[in-house]
Amino acid sequence: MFKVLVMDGISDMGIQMLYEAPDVEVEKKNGLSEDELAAIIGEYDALLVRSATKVTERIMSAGTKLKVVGRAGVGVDNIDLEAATKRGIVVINAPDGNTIATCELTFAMMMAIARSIPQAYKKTVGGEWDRKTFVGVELRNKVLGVLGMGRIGSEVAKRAKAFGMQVIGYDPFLTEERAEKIGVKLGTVNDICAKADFITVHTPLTNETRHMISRPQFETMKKGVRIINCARGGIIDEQALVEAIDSGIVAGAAFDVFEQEPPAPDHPFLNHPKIIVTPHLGASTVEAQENVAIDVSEEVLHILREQPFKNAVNMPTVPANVLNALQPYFNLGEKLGLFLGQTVDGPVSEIVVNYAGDLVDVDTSPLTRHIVKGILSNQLEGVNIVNAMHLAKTRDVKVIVQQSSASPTFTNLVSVTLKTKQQQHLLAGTLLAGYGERIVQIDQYPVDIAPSGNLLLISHNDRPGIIGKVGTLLGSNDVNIATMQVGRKVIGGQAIMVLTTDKPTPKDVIVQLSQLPELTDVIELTL
Ligand SMILES: NC(=O)C1=CN([C@@H]2O[C@H](COP(=O)(O)OP(=O)(O)OC[C@H]3O[C@@H](n4cnc5c(N)ncnc54)[C@H](O)[C@@H]3O)[C@@H](O)[C@H]2O)C=CC1
Ligand SMILES: O=C(O)CCC(=O)C(=O)O
Repeated sequence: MFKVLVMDGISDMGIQMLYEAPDVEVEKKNGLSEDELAAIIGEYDALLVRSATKVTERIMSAGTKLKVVGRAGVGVDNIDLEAATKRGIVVINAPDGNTIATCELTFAMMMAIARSIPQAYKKTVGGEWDRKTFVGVELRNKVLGVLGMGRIGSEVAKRAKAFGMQVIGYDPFLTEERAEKIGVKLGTVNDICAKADFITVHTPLTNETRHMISRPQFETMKKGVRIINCARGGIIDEQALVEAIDSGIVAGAAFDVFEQEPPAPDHPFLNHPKIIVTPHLGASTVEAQENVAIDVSEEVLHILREQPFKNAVNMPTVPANVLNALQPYFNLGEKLGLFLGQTVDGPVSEIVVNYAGDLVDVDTSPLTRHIVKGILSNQLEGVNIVNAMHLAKTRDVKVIVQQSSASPTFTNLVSVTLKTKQQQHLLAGTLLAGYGERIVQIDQYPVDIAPSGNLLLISHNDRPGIIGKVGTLLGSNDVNIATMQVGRKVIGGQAIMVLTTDKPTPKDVIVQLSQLPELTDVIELTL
């Protein structure tokens, strides 16, 4: 039974599928301190949060059973991704569910500052009938600058067009073609500052975007510009904004997010007549909360049940067509890794993976993760496909991926060479139609082995009678041989024997085998 902890008031409707899952037990809690969460997180397999709960390094390390942290929303800045990756914890988000809600709040904010609605409301309910102070501006024919043209920025741009605005978009990933399709002009931050009547930001908060709008940008802005931030506090320099309003450059600002949330009671925005604020409500609609909770619950179930998943934030996204093409190879890749990892003693220094045949047409990096996971699992605990590449890097294991256009014998071929300071082994495997996964080469020897169960890998000199001696020794110790493969390059030269046995070979029998004079090496493998 998997235990899932749901925090931050995530929609009950949205997590219905978790309540209904027979293999899941759900607990809901709100407002736990870091100490309180750290004290209980060790019991749970999955943690679901919005933005209030900070999933810190401490929480991750206390979460000894934690397999997944689900963020019911877009931004994952409240989750320590590096700490998660190190521990092999998958972090997922729900990137699509709150796009419209946040876009609509942005528009509501834009219209509210264009017409000073909150300020006018406050006076009116206070008993004043002030029709002179609140003369607003129209949106029509105004220029809107959008910084960050992803999901939300693009939706804002679409709506702005419907209001008769001209839109200039800035985003390093926005191409001319896409800009044209959405009907926006491509511009730089400088263009936007110089031309825009309204500026809205829709980027994540990163080192690059922190204070991307600050004093130098305000100084070049058109007088009377209005600023909206429904993305993340810190993208716009709060102090510089207040100065720009007070000096008459900026006519008004609307903020849903703050550098520190909640803001301190004396925060300069809170009593400023030209700044309106909301308490991070971008995603707070019934629909968005249901959408993000559904999306994240679905993914959490996939991860707990070890089924394919998307939207992992600490792993590269794999498009569905690539995942479908690679899925059948994942087990083979892991088995090749497991096999090879058991053939060496010292620390692994290099892994060279070569993909041939059908596999050259796809991005094979997810398959490489499975191979590396298999190799490292022999030496390290807790390796999974999330942390495999990270663990390889932190242990100075070089992973080299190559492609050969064709395999002379097989339609697809995965060859892996594993190197330590002293040893080097090669293993190749394929997926054969009708036969499934096969190991087809060990070092220089062609073989045909199903990669599963208990195996004995024996190196020996090719002499008459050796197979009989090995068979007799195993038989007399009640180890039944299921299959046997012998590989050699030349008669009488070095050869290998691969046996599959119905049960593991006892240690003392391995010792007796190693003492047979014709055998040069005996390795027991479990796949
Ligand atoms: N107020 C709220 O409740 C909500 C806030 N958000 C915030 O809105 C942000 C945007 O959300 P989405 O549009 O869904 O994300 P997205 O990932 O679709 O779009 C973000 C865009 O920002 C662009 N970008 C990144 N660095 C940039 C830079 N230096 N300059 C210009 N553009 C840059 C990216 O290329 C991308 O196109 C999120 O990162 C999140 O922080 C999201 C949902 C709700
Ligand atoms: O969960 C929330 O309300 C915050 C939404 C948000 O900021 C996000 O999805 O990035």
